[in-house]
Amino acid sequence: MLGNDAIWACGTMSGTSLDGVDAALVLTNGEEISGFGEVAFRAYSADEREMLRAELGAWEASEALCEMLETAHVQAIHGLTGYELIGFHGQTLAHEPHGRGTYQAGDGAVLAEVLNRPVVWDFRTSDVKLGGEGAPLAPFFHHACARYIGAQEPVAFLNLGGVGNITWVDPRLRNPAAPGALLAFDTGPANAPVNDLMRQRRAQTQDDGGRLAASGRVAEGVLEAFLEHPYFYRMPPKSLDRNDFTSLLDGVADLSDVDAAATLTAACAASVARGMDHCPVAPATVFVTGGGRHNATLMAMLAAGLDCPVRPVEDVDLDGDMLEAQAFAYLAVRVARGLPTSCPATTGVRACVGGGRIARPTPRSADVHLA
Ligand SMILES: Nc1ncnc2c1ncn2[C@@H]1O[C@H](COP(=O)(O)OP(=O)(O)OP(=O)(O)O)[C@@H](O)[C@H]1O
Ligand SMILES: CC(=O)N[C@H]1[C@@H]2OC[C@@H](O2)[C@@H](O)[C@@H]1O[C@H](C)C(=O)O
Repeated sequence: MLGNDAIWACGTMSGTSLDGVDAALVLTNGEEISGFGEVAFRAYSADEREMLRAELGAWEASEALCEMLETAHVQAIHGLTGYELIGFHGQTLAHEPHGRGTYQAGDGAVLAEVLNRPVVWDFRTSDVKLGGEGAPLAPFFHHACARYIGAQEPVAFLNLGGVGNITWVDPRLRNPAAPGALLAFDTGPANAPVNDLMRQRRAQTQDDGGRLAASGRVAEGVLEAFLEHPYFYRMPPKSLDRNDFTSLLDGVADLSDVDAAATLTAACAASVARGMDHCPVAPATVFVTGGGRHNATLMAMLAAGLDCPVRPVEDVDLDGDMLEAQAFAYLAVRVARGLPTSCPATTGVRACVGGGRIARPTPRSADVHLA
């Protein structure tokens, strides 16, 4: 087990939007963040993205997909130097915490061998086994971020990837597992429906800048029907699978491209606004991270729909493209130190749990010291 000193750890994330692998270094002892380091991004090719898409929902990835994922991760991490430990999230293919469980494809033991470093992986399974949602897991890291930026009152971190998730943090409580320090949950679909629309109708991967949505009209009836989904009546903690809201796309089938884009974008903003009702007190600021913060139409809808300031995390010198990868670097150090990575307020797990398995590389002959 590690001591109390901060070490450099490398975290990786391959998220629900299927755009590529993020990798980032964090200097931490698993409690405080001491600094952020190098970052890297390795995009998936169109063929690789199709391979991933074809196996969404699978409970066991094909060998070809695992190999592709592991290779892409090695390539993402390859240029980074000076780290001692890796946090490997893998690619979520299926997530049914109250059914069959949760599955992230990719084998940490392979990365450990190839990169010759210990790898913490399979972060979500033990949380689910103890009755938790297995997601979101970034909240303990968000708590450390709130303290790192010197927040003195409750704030929230809103991650807008394929799916949206929010963490409400009270940084005055030093222990993230203390009752009242955190509340976290997935807010609803974020960019995934707009991406799917753009792919189907325009052969594009995203609504760049939110420009298409900006010129459309929101179909209020579709929005109201969307907000009737039982997910919004569930109390947090709660989590989603990427494809839990596929009926949303059916709802906009008869709309023009611009109106459909506007309506799907508004659905993301409205689901966040619904989620804010669960916060114990209104946060002083909602800091937005993830690709959705690049969508000006979505950011404007959030600013109009929430009762508190909405700012990108760059305003407090954090990197909104890398926060999730950094989270898994931070969580890896927590696992290596035997600290919990989730608690009842973040995933609904019955007790604090340290998720994650550790794969160690086989000692190389040069590392073996003969007596
Ligand atoms: N310039 C942009 N304009 C509009 N949308 C953008 C822009 N850049 C990124 N996005 C959106 O953000 C998405 C990527 O976000 P991000 O990388 O945070 O997702 P992810 O980490 O894969 O997902 P998750 O957090 O759900 O696992 C893109 O697929 C796109 O929808
Ligand atoms: C099961 C799974 O992989 N969930 C992801 C997904 O992407 C966003 C949202 O849904 C969040 O719950 C989670 O990722 C982030 C990194 C988390 O665990 O905090």
